[in-house]
Amino acid sequence: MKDLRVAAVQMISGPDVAANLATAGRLIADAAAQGAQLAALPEYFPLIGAADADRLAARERVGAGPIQDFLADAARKYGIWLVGGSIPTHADDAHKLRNTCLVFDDAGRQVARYDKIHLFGFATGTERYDEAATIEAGAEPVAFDSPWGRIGLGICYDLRFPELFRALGQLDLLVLPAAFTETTGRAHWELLLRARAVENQCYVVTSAQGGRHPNGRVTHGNSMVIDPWGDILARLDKGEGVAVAELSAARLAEVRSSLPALQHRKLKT
Ligand SMILES: O=C(O)CCC(=O)C(=O)O
Repeated sequence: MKDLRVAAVQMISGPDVAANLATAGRLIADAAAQGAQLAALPEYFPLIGAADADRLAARERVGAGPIQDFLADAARKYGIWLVGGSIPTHADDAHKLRNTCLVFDDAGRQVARYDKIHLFGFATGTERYDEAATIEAGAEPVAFDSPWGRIGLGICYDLRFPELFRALGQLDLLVLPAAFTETTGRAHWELLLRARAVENQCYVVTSAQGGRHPNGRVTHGNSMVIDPWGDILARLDKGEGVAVAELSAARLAEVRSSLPALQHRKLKT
């Protein structure tokens, strides 16, 4: 790995795609002004609307579309690698969407695509989420090479499934766009993020939605940058903003050599 300055972008997206893209653009500019070489946007950054139909209407085909143009242009304009949160893309099932994370390099070229594999389901007396009703699950774990090292991708609920990240082999950085609920986030978010960093001995950057959205949903925020020892290097609470931190190659090497747990694995499934 090489040293890398990263930015986790936090938003409170609403139903207006143009307004959300304008906010994302402003925050990416802020990240670049703070020297970030890679920035990550939150899950659903272009749109958190009132109805599922809104997301279906905003679907794009991977390779072309106004949200993808925005991401490619911003990456080029600021000379920054962009993990583009997630956007709604077309699925095999015409009535569903894929929740897709696209990554653009600093020349605006798409270099990776990950479709969220684990679909969130949660029901209590007061809250209900059933992503499988409208989202088609992806099937492929995804990691890609960057000038700074190997980067793995996951989206939100994927955080709960450690085998997804183990399937990616040795990662230097895991980037996880999210829109975690306030209820489950308060209980599990930091615990799970730090566990993924420690058990995979890699950096974790998570870019989340954080606040009360116009549709009434409340997301947990707490975008973070975490080091391979589990220490939190940068963190936001609620609200829009950018958390910037420096990822040190020397620190990563130190953690892996002092505690070579990945080399001590016995059950390699
Ligand atoms: O895993 C959780 O508790 C929250 C997941 C979530 O909100 C999502 O995947 O959108």
